[in-house]
Amino acid sequence: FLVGLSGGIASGKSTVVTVFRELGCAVIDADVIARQVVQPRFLAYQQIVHNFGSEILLESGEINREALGNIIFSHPEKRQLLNAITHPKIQKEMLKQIFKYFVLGYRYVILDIPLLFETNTLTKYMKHTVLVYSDPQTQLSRLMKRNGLAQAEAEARIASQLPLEEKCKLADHVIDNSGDWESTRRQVLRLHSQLEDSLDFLLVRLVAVTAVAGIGGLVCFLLRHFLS
Ligand SMILES: Nc1ncnc2c1ncn2[C@@H]1O[C@H](COP(=O)(O)OP(=O)(O)OP(=O)(O)O)[C@@H](O)[C@H]1O
Repeated sequence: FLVGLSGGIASGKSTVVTVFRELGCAVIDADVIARQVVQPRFLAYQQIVHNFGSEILLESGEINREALGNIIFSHPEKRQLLNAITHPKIQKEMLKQIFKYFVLGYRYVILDIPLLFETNTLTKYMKHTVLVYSDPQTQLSRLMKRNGLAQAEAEARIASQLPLEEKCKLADHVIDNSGDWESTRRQVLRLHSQLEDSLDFLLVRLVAVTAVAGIGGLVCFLLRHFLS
């Protein structure tokens, strides 16, 4: 099943994802895929250059994400156009990766999606949603330190997002990352064992395992029959 994970700027998503990865969990990072699909060898790249012009390119030929970000920030119709180009490709790649993990037998797959709770079209596909929270003061000081920002600038970045308190109300699970690393790690371990032990889709899983075993048995039987 799918587990959607999100948070706010500098709330600790990467920190939490690192722990999940150490535990051997399957994690798909929507941000990484969004960057991959606009690489020069992909169709989305050509469509973006065709629609936005070559002035959004860096000298290396790659897309200047900051320049593109500035354009769509002030032109909502261009944001829609960019989303129409990139979203289907991002979703297709995510589906491919989900399928891969499904075949490999992972019980659940974490989708790390920055705007999960803002774009609530995605939450309906998630069996569980997780919010990585940190209290406002901790979030502000960690953001200022990590990005070397002045207080006003950091506050403006936090204010441009849906408040973490609001997202908490929308999430099934909240990991409070306001404390030290160890406290966060303990919460991730607890959530992981809860998800591993869950009986979600038990029937579907049993049917899938039985079907795979049945097909395997049939193939063995046929091979033995024809080779003997
Ligand atoms: N429990 C913690 N104790 C101390 N520092 C922490 C803790 N969790 C995260 N940090 C630090 O806070 C900063 C933000 O954390 P992190 O990068 O994990 O957040 P994020 O939600 O992934 O951020 P963004 O989405 O903005 O990239 C980092 O510099 C990280 O080292």
